[in-house]
Amino acid sequence: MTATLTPGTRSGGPRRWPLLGNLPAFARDPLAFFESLRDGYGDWVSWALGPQRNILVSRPEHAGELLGAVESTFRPTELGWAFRQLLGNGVVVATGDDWRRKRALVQPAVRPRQVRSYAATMVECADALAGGWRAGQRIDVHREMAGLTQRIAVRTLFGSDAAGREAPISTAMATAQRELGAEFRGLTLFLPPWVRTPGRRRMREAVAVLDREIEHVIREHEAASAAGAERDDLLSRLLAARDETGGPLSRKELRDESITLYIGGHETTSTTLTWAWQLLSGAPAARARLTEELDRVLGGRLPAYDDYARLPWTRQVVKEALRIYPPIWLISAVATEGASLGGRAVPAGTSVWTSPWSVHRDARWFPDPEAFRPERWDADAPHPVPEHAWFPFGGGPRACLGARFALVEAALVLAVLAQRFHLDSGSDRAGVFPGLTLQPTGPVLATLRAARPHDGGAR
Ligand code: HEM
Repeated sequence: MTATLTPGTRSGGPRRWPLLGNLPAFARDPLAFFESLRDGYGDWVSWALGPQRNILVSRPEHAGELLGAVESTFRPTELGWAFRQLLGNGVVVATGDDWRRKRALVQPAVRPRQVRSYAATMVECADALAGGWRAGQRIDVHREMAGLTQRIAVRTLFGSDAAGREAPISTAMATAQRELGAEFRGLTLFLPPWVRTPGRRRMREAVAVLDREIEHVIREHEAASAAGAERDDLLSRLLAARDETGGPLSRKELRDESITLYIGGHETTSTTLTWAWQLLSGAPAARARLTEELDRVLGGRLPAYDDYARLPWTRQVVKEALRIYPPIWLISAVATEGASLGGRAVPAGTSVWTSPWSVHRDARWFPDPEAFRPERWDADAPHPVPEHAWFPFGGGPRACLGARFALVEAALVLAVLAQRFHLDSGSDRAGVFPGLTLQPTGPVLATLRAARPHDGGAR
């Protein structure tokens, strides 16, 4: 392209292409683009995506203020065709009063007290996975973690007796999630709903399977509930939920929220685990401290929910993995009339973006930011982390509903597997691909080594 670049706005920013703005650099490598904006132009940068005016904020307090103002002076960024097709009008897609009602109905199902009852399923699934592993075996860590979190998602959502429906549900969810990611990063995001593409056809087919399967599971749950059976899966809690007028979620709403919880929780948690294993593989001292903690606290038994509080180092490993590889690497919201941020007015219609990736990798808040150091999170660490500098779960009124669920799942899965195996990636390191979540660019290969060399991974 030979078109002349025009300077950024008066508040400073990168030069823009006519019509495209900064789309080429953003599309090529959004992670590097955000870091270059922060390093080259400061904490408040104007840039453009085609005709759309954007601001990137990189200070933790601005990120916190932005997230806190969503649903008041900012509104959530509109999600495209694929999101609405798959998630319907579930809590991630809904806005305003509709969102408030749904959030209030879904929240009780993922409270810490409820997460306690899902912990046994998490541990059981991880234990079954470890039972099939052998020392010396070569595995694709990402694939293993995706399979494991899929099983956990289906069983915690629909109950252990839904295991028979796991295959069609998981396959359709995986297809839908892939197409969602492709639409999110591709030009299809800007296509009107009536345009048909092969990806959209695959999405429609996957959604049809999900609608059929979930309808069946909901009917089974309704029948069990009518017969007075007590169940403690997520869907049963959603079925029992009542809004302030005493009304339940409709069948369509139950379908939307079930898919939302699955999509919101599965890939985010599986990639967190994948990255945690890769980081641990390159950090023998952190790994040794993990093995020591697990041996001391668990003494070879399986963990339970209450152990989550007793395993601070395991929790810090998860927290540090989420810092270096935040699965949701980008959050944005659109200014409504009268919006301001950091004391500056933001014109209505402007999209304000913040990136957990670039804030988490900023040396001002995290010295030597690319180093994996779970000890940063020690209570007496020398560099306290500023508020909002770590925000993998977003913040404010639309903060992640499943944060507790995800943190407990990641820690318990690590605790079960790391007691028995060390996942040795050698010198291989997967690169990052910023899709819908922060994915590895390819397989993450590792050789299984017994955590205690004399027992071959047995428990
Ligand atoms: C490590 C795992 C996870 C990460 C990093 C993560 C991250 C996030 C983030 C950043 C948001 C806010 C997005 C925004 O403001 O635009 C969010 C929202 C949400 N997450 Fe998670 N999430 C994780 C796991 C889960 C799990 C396990 C569930 C369900 C069990 C879940 C359910 C949701 C829901 C329902 C919302 C929408 C909340 C609303 O809009 O009111 N997430 N998540």
